[in-house]
Amino acid sequence: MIDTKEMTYFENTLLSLEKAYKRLSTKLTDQDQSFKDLQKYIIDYKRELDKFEVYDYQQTLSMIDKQGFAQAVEREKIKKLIDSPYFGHFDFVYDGENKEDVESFYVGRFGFTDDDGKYLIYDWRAPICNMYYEFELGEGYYEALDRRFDGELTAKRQIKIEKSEIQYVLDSSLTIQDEVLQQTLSAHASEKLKTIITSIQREQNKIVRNESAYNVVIQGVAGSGKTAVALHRIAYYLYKFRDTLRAERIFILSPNKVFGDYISSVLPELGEQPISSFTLDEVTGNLLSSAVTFTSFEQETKHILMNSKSDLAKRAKLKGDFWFVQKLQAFLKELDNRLLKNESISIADVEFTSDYLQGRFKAYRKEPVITRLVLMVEDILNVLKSKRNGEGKLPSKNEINKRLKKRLLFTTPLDIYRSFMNSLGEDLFHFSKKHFESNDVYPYLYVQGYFKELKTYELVQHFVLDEMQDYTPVQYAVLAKVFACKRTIVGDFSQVLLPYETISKEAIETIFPGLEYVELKTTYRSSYEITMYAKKFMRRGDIHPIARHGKEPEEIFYTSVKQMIKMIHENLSNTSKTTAIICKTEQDLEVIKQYLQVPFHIIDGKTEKFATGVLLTTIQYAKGLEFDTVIVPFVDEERFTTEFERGLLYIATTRAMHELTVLVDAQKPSPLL
Ligand SMILES: Nc1ncnc2c1ncn2[C@@H]1O[C@H](COP(=O)(O)OP(=O)(O)OP(=O)(O)O)[C@@H](O)[C@H]1O
Repeated sequence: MIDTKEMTYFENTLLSLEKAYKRLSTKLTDQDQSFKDLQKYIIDYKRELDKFEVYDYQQTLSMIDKQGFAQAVEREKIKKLIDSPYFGHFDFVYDGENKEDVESFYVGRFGFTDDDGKYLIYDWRAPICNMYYEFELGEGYYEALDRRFDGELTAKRQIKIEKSEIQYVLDSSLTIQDEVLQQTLSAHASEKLKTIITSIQREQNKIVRNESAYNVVIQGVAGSGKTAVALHRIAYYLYKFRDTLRAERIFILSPNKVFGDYISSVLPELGEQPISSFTLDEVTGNLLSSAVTFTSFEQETKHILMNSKSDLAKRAKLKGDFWFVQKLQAFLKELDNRLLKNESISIADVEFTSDYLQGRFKAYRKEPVITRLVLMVEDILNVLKSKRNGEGKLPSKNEINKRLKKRLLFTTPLDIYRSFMNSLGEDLFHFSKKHFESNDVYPYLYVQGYFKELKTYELVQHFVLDEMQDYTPVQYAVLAKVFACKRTIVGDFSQVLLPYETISKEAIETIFPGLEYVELKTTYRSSYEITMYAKKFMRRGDIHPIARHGKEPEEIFYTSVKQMIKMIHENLSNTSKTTAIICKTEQDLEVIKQYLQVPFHIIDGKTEKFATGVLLTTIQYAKGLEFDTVIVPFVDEERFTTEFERGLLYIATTRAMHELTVLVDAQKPSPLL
């Protein structure tokens, strides 16, 4: 039974929303007509109008167009609010006021005020709404306009409204846990990651609203909402800093295209502009000169996953180690002492001693080598000017620069990189026909940044990186230079895709000094049973399940590939939901693909859109995604034995929301089970 006060508020809000919708629609129709009339007028009187008049009219057209666009966006938001105006309600009494002066606040996807300017709905990101996510009944406070407002929360309710009808109102004396969360989590997998504003949990809310940290690193177990939190944090920032932050200046680095598509609708759902996401290979293509080519990071990862003992895997492992970037940094630091040869130069009859030149070269050590030379040219010219008292012709900047360059021990970043690799004493650098292996690209770019400028993404205001555990320290060292802005970095050290340690907490803290490191330990994706099963594959840390119960995961034994394929089909016939068959490698995928007799989609490097239904994929591409049901085939001794392979099983099994089947080779079962 919904109380009358709640019902009256709802009806009044709905009326106000509908009124606002009608008003905006009328305005838009009128504007549309004015636009067309003016356009027609310009065409009809083209010959009589002078160019200034045409210019003025065009300006007016563009203004009407812009206003129309803003109003159409506003109307779209109101339409969404009419469907579901708010999801939360709380009552608050400010300290020093009487209980009768209690004020009610309604929390919704967007804010809305009535004709008198009264807030009927508060945007979930408004400062006051922090209390909805943060506090239980009792004392509470919020901060706004640099002030803190204390008081008491006397009521808190969760309200579900769909298609302009109240479904239920729940008094919650606890946090926003329970019912709403349970309901949300029991839903089926969808093609896109959904917003979680109705049930953001306290520890997630803290990250979303954290404004102080320049670099935030979120380490969260599988399914803890890291990606969702990172995107809601962006939505929060776009709201809070709307005068200075622009959606097109936010950069998301995502593991692959399909993941980018999967997360693409969260921000538009929250009323913000979509944000493009890019893969590391796209960034590399932009940073590296077009005169060279490179093996993509994605291809190399695929190769290493299939051949973890290959020489290429060994080279990549070495360069993925924190030790490697430290060694490279030390090499470059030491190179500063010898890169400029110890020779004096005589320019326009003035002698510049080796000590002087070395001193200047080192004074500018924070700059790339090429910039240092430019600055030294200025110094040299100043000395020449003072010594020559303005008499005689001075050499040009270009000439002096050339003479300095001739004294460099290495004249290209490639020579420096080659020399560094030689110093390691092994055959670790494979560069032929101007082609880099992926494992050399970022070390090389690091050296390039030392020698000459690196391209930077100066316009980017906020950098978001997902799946942090898949990038190496040297990649981070370059990305830190290239994206010198606020950063939100999320991932899970237990979900490493490569068969060696890439980034560690220690390394990331060294590369991004002063970062704020937060951990999320509760998983929301998988049922209690699946989480408890997947826990045994976790390589470090702990994972807390949510109390949503479901079917026990099944380990089914097969004696032949034929039988295994039959089992897959049996599983598929039992479900109409989104089911992913997640293979370890592409070779396994190819085997299953041959025999699969139901319609299915493949998710691989070429996939641009995430689909539902039966999906066939590999662990590499299933990362970050979720499915109602997961089938993990070929779980045998050959494929899943090492600690690294344990981690792969953790990634695969934690993709499942409701059901999980692990197909085990009866003759040689994986010892990890
Ligand atoms: N507070 C919440 N309320 C409702 N659903 C939530 C909440 N937090 C997370 N979820 C849901 O949990 C699922 C996992 O979220 P998400 O993909 O962001 O997790 P993740 O930590 O990035 O996972 P992984 O590392 O395994 O890829 C999603 O379906 C998301 O909507």
